[in-house]
Amino acid sequence: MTEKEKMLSGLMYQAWDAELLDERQKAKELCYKLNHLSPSQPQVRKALISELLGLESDASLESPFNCDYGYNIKAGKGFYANHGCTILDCAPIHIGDNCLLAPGVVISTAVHPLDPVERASGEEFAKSITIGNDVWFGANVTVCPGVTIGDNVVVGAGSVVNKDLPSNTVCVGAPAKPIKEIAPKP
Ligand SMILES: CC(=O)SCCNC(=O)CCNC(=O)[C@H](O)C(C)(C)COP(=O)(O)OP(=O)(O)OC[C@H]1O[C@@H](n2cnc3c(N)ncnc32)[C@H](O)[C@@H]1OP(=O)(O)O
Repeated sequence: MTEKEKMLSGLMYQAWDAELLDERQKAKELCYKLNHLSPSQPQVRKALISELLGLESDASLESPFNCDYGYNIKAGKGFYANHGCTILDCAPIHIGDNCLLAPGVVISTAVHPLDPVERASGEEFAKSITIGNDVWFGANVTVCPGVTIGDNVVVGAGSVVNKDLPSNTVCVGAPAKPIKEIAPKP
């Protein structure tokens, strides 16, 4: 098994592996180009976003936007990320349709070992994240590895999502918890 295959399978892998370093370098080059584009170049932006995500996409990513690989961000229609979002996509991140990220949102699949010797060795692993349709993250929300968020969920500004969140809810806090229900989409 290659280090990439281990990473995508949720197994411990070596992050400084040459193939992974090369792929991160390519994603960083694309993010750099995206982050230095003039707002008057929407067609170039659209092409760069599709190249970064590895598929034809209608996603809008405001600058600065940063991610590790790009191809693991599997966003549905109408995905919008406001300024300053970071997505550490070492494992797949499934995002439904019509999801909005406010400025400063961090979504991270990456996990480092708690043991300091193991951590310093470069070994790490990643847990996939699933986000439903019609989800809105307020400013500076952090989504931790491995969580599943249902459909039609609003997460309040500054919240930390470290456990699954149910559909049709407003959730706030660190850790984020449901505080009220929202009517399901008709
Ligand atoms: C693409 C873009 O998104 S750009 C726009 C960026 N905008 C933002 O980031 C704004 C995000 N909005 C919020 O965080 C809002 O507070 C919302 C959406 C969660 C408010 O939801 P509402 O259902 O209107 O909640 P409401 O204001 O009635 O508050 C309900 C309770 O939750 C608390 N609360 C609301 N937001 C938060 C929060 N972010 N963190 C902690 N507690 C919160 C309130 O203090 C209140 O508590 P109380 O009952 O003890 O007084």
